[in-house]
Amino acid sequence: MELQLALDLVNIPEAIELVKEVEEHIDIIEIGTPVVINEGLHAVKAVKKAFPNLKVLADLKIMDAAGYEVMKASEAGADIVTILGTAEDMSIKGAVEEAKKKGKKILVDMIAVKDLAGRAKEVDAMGVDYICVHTGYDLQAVGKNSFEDLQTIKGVVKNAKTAIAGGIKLDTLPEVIKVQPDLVIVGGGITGQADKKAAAAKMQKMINQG
Ligand SMILES: O=C([C@H](O)CO)[C@H](O)[C@H](O)COP(=O)(O)O
Repeated sequence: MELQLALDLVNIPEAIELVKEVEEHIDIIEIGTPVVINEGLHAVKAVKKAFPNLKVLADLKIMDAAGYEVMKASEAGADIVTILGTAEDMSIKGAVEEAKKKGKKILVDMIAVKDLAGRAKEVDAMGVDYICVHTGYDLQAVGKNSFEDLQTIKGVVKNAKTAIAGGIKLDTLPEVIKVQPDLVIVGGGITGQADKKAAAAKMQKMINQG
């Protein structure tokens, strides 16, 4: 199981300072969608340059023009690029094809997918690398989470790695770990804590103990 730190509400210098605090406790740095919107792919480039030994995920949440967007994120240094599960099959296949050419990985974000089991089976067959259940900020605000959704995809996904994102905190991490995803994505559960290093270290320890 790996731990991904999601950076959403920071600029490039703040992102770099934040990762310096926790780098030994995380596996993947996510350049979140709001950061990409504010800073562009320069954020991916700057963070990869600052932390060449950590994997960087560009959370582009691609919906169209997938091959082109995966190409640009890859050129900026992303190791993993996200596409939405609600995108057309042609787009997801295009993303996978481009990622393979560049030696990169594709994570499918299943946010807002209605037939989760059915769509997870379909995208799994398209050769994607990760399938991620995700409760975004807007549904977290009304008390939703993705714990049951994780069990659903664990039951049907045969090839891809499974991942979970959305409001995971130290107190809810044990529930996530029980279901054994391959990747746990945490934003505010680390970045919103006074002692970010301690929070990341505790999460890493819990994940390693499995
Ligand atoms: O993907 C995310 C969200 O849609 C904003 O871009 C977050 O990175 C993801 O939800 C993880 O962050 P937390 O919910 O704060 O753990």
